[in-house]
Amino acid sequence: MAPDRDPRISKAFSAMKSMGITTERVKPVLKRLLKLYDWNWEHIEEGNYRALADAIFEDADDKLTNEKNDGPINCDSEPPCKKQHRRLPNVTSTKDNGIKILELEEDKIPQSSNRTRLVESSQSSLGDPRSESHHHVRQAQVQNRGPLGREPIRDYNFENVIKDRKKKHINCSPQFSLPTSNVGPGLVETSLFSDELEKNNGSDSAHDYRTHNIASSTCGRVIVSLNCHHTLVQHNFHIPNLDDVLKFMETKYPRSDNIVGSEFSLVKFLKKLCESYVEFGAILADRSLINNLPYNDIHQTSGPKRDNPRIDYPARDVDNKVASHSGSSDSVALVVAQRKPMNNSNGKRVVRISDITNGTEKVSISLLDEIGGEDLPNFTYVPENIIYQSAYVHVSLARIADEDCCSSCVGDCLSSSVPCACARDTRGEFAYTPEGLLTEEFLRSCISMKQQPQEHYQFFCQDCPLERAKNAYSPEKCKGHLERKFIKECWRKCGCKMICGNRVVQRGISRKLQVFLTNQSKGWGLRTLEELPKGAFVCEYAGEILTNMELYERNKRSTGKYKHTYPVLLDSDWCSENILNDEDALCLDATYYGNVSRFINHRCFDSNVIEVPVQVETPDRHYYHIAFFTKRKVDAYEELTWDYGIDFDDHNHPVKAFRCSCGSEYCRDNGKK
Ligand SMILES: C[S@@+](CC[C@H](N)C(=O)[O-])C[C@H]1O[C@@H](n2cnc3c(N)ncnc32)[C@H](O)[C@@H]1O
Repeated sequence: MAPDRDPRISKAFSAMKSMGITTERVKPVLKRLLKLYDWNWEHIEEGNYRALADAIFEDADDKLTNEKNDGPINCDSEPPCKKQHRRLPNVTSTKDNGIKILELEEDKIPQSSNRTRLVESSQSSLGDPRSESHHHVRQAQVQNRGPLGREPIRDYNFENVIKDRKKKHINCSPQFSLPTSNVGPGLVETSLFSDELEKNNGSDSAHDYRTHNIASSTCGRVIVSLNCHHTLVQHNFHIPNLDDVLKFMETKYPRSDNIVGSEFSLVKFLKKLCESYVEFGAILADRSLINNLPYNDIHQTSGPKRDNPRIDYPARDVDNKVASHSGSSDSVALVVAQRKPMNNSNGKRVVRISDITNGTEKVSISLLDEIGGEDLPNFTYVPENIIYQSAYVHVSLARIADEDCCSSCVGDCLSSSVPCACARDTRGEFAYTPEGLLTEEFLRSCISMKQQPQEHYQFFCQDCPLERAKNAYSPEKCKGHLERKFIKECWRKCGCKMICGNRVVQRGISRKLQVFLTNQSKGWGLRTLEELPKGAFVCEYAGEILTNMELYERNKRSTGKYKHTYPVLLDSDWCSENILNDEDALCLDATYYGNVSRFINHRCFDSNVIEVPVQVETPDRHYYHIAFFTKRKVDAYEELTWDYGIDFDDHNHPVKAFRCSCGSEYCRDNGKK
C-alpha cells in the first residue's frame, strides 16, 4: 500500500490547481524546489506558494522565444493571481533549444504589462534569497523578448532555473538585473540617471547596474529608474531599500533646504536622491560590518583630534586589528568600524563609529559625521546613572516595603486580571500597554503637564534647595516645582519575571539609534534608524547623580572647555518633604559621564520625545530615573528632540542658554537674530 501523502504536498498541488496548473506539472518542480530548499517548506508555502508558481512560470518564460504582442491593457480587471503570473500574450507552441513546448492560451496580455510587473517584482523581491534567480529569469525575459504566456502549460524544463538557484545561493555576491532602459519595442523608458550608464558604456555593460524603479506612468509605459553601479557594492556599500533611501533623503534635506520652493530644480533634486542612495548604502554597510566584526575594536584612519584623556579613541588604523582598548567598561572606547575612509561630496572626511557605547548597551549605537569638521564628543559613556560624590542614593531590599512591590506575582503582571501593587501609583492601571508602549492616557497627561504646567499643581518649597545652592545666606523664594506623574516599575523584590510588561526602562535601550552631526548648528544630535510608534521607550537620561549644590559649584567652575548638556532636576517629589537636605536634592548631569541621551537636542514645545519620571529600585523618590518616550510616531531617520524646558529669558539659570535653532514655529527664544 502506498504511504499516505504528506498533506503539505497535497496543499501545494491544490494551490497550483487553483491557478490552473496540473499536478503533473507541479510534481517535478516541487520535488526540485524541496531539494533546493533542503525540505524547508516555509520557503515554498510563503506568499501562497509564490516561489513554486514563479518557478513554474518563470522557467517556462525563460524558454520561450515567440514574439510579443503589443496592445492596450487593463491591469485591474484580472484577479491578483493572474496579474501576478501572466506574462505576454498568447502564441502557439514553438520549440527552442530543446525546451519542450508551452502552449499558450488565447488571452492576450500586452508586453507593457510584462514590463510593469517586472519592475514591481524586482523591488518587492529585494532581500529575498530567491530574488536572485528571479533577476536571472527577468534578464532572460528581457533579452529574449519572447512572448510569454501562462496557461495551459504542457511541460517545461526546470534544469536551468534549479541550477541557477543553486549557483546563486552559494554565490554571495550580488546579482544584477538589466537596467530598465532598452527594453522591447513599444515601451519607452527613460533613465534620468543615465549619465553614469553612458560614461561607463565602453567598459561596463548594462548588466552592471542594479535598477530601482522610482515612478512609472500607468501600466509602466514610462518609467523613471535609478541605476546603481555594481562596483559600489565592492566599496563598502550595501544595496538599500528605496523606501528607506527616500526617508533618509527627506531627513537629510528638510524642506527648509530649498529642496522645494522657487529655487527648486528637478535635476538637482534627483542628483540629491542619487547622493542619498550612495550615502545611505554606506551607512547600511557600516551597520552590517558592525555585526560581522570579529572584535569590537577595529578603527579608522580619519577623525578629528581630541584632547580628553578619559576617552580612548583607539588607534586609527583599519588594518591594526589588535588595536588598543581602554579595558574598562566604564570608560568609553569609541569604536570605529570603517573599512575605507570615505569623503562626502564636499571632500570632507566622513567619520563613522560603530558603537559609542563600547558594548555597554544591549544594542550598538553608531555615530556618523557625514558633514565633516566637528570634534568627536568628549565624554565617558555610562549606560546607567553613577553617583558623583555626595548624593544620597540608598538602594536596599529592606527599604522596599511589601506594599511597594508585588512579591506574590508570577510571570507578567500586565497579563493578570487584577493589577498588582506596582500599579497603585498610577491609579491601579499600568502605565504600559502589553506592547511595551506608554498608554495613551498616561502619555496624554505627561504631555499636558509639560505643555500647560500652569494648569497643574505646583508646590513651593519652604527652603528651596535650588535657591539655597545659588545663595546659601539669603536664598530667594522657591519658584515652584511640578508634582509629576511617576511610573513605578516592578523590580527585584517583585515575583514577576524580567519579561513582565511593567519592566520597560530597566531593560534598557532596544531601538536602533544613531548619533549624527546635524546640519543645523546644533552640533551632534540623536536620531532613530527605525520607525518608532507613539509611546515607545527610547532611552533613559543617564549621567552623574549630583546634589544641586554640586551642580551649582560645577557650573561656576566650568571653563567652557566642555559643551554642557542640560542637567535634569529630580524634583518631582520634593513636595513630600518640608525641608530637603542638600544630599537629597538631586539632579542628573550627562556632561562628562552620560549615555546616548546626552545627544538629544532641544526643540521648543513640539519635540517628539518627552521625559517621564520612573521609579525602579527605590521607593524613595529623591532619586528616580528619567526616561524618554516618543510623543507621537517618529519616522526612521528623524531626529529625536526633547523640550529642555528652558526659559530663554532666564539669565540666572546655572547653565547659560544657547541660541535656539530648533526650527519649531513655537520657538521660545526671542533673543536670537
Ligand atoms: C544635551 S546637548 C545635545 C548634544 C549637543 N548638540 C552636542 O553636540 O553634544 C545640549 C547642547 O546642544 C546644543 N543644542 C541643543 N539643542 C539646540 C537647539 N535647539 N539649538 C541650538 N543648539 C542646541 C546646545 O549647545 C546645548 O548646550
